[in-house]
Amino acid sequence: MTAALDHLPTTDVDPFAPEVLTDPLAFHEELRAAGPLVRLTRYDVLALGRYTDVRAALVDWQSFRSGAGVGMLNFHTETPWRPPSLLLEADPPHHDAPRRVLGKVLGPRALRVLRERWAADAETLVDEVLAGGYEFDAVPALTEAFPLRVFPDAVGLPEQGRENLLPYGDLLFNAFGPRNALLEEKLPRLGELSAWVNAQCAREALAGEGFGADIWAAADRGDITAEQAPLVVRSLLSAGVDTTVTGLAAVLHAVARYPEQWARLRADPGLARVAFDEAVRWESPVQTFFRTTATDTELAGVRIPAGRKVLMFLGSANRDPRHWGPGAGTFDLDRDPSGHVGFGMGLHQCVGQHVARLEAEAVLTALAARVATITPAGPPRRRPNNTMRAWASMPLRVTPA
Ligand code: HEM
Ligand SMILES: CCOc1cccc(C(=O)O)c1
Repeated sequence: MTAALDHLPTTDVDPFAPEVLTDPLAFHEELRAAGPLVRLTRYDVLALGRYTDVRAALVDWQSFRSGAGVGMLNFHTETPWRPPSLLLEADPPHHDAPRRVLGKVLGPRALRVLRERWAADAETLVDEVLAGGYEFDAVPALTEAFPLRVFPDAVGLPEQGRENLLPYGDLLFNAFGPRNALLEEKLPRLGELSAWVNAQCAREALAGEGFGADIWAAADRGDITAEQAPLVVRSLLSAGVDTTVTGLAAVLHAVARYPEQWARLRADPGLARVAFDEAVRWESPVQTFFRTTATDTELAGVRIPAGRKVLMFLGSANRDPRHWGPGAGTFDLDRDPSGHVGFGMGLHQCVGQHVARLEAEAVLTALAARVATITPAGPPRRRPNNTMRAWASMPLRVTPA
């Protein structure tokens, strides 16, 4: 029997309220307990909090589409604030060529070249940080410094203006949410940040080598058009920095909170990659994304009419005890985190996940060789964002190996 929307459980909690963004765990438990599909009365959107249902929506791109935007804004009825992404905010067939091109540019072969370079860059940075003392704020010192040191170079950006990347990402990830105070307070910089980012996507702005040049070379081959090339570069600048900054902070927060896991990782640095994926599951740097129903569709026994916005709580799914068991809320290197939805799942699954893993592996390996213990040196502070579970500050104390 298919239930209709008016019989759905509801909640009037605002998941985009700063206090809920800062600590969403209680809300996630309430959401999962209320049912597979819950109506958020404050925004009249439908919420998925359980692993099974979030995964089902992610892999069913035909029913749950991205082309109307993956934020609260419905591109079919409201004007996007920037030209839609050719990957994130596109469905097949339009999604296909840009995705194929970026998949190759960011693929394992391309990254083999970067592995040694980034490993050396991470060792240099960690040595610099430790030379300054064994107590530091890991957010500016490591989690922001490393991606900003390696990724813009890999894209082929000029040195000038790179300080725009984090505020642009912060604005963009806030813009997937409602037009609340968090977004309003960032809007004044929209014009200048967008102009800078768009200017970096032009062929002549980019170095002769790098991800940007590779994207323009794909256009020269006709794999994508010359009109598409700058938007594909824009995808890198949009998703490639704020995410890894937050992902690195997640894994450092995890190993500082669970010192026995850090000891495990030091004893076996080969655990670095699984440690990062377990941290992405545990913290879910990207907490939510929307979909829009394309037709009248059914999910979890509920009939959802066409045109409805469905909000997938990736962070809740990644801690759902129905899937992960009673220890879902702990960071545990014995767990196999594969199948987590921290990078999404299915057609739109993160095309940059290998880049993110490589950055994290470089930093964790450099730290494991140099640092015996990592412990909190004070309370960490969250940076509220409508989509990202980000950190403003993470004071750490380390002891040398
Ligand atoms: C810890 C780091 C990262 C996390 C947690 C993350 C998370 C995600 C998630 C959840 C999605 C799926 C979006 C959806 O289903 O609507 C996604 C897609 C995407 N990510 Fe990542 N990401 C990370 C790093 C990166 C990096 C480093 C890049 C670029 C170098 C990147 C580029 C993209 C792009 C372009 C898409 C859209 C793919 C498509 O729609 O086909 N991401 N990411
Ligand atoms: C991390 C999710 O992926 C994203 C996020 C923001 C922008 C884009 C893009 O394709 O412009 C992709």
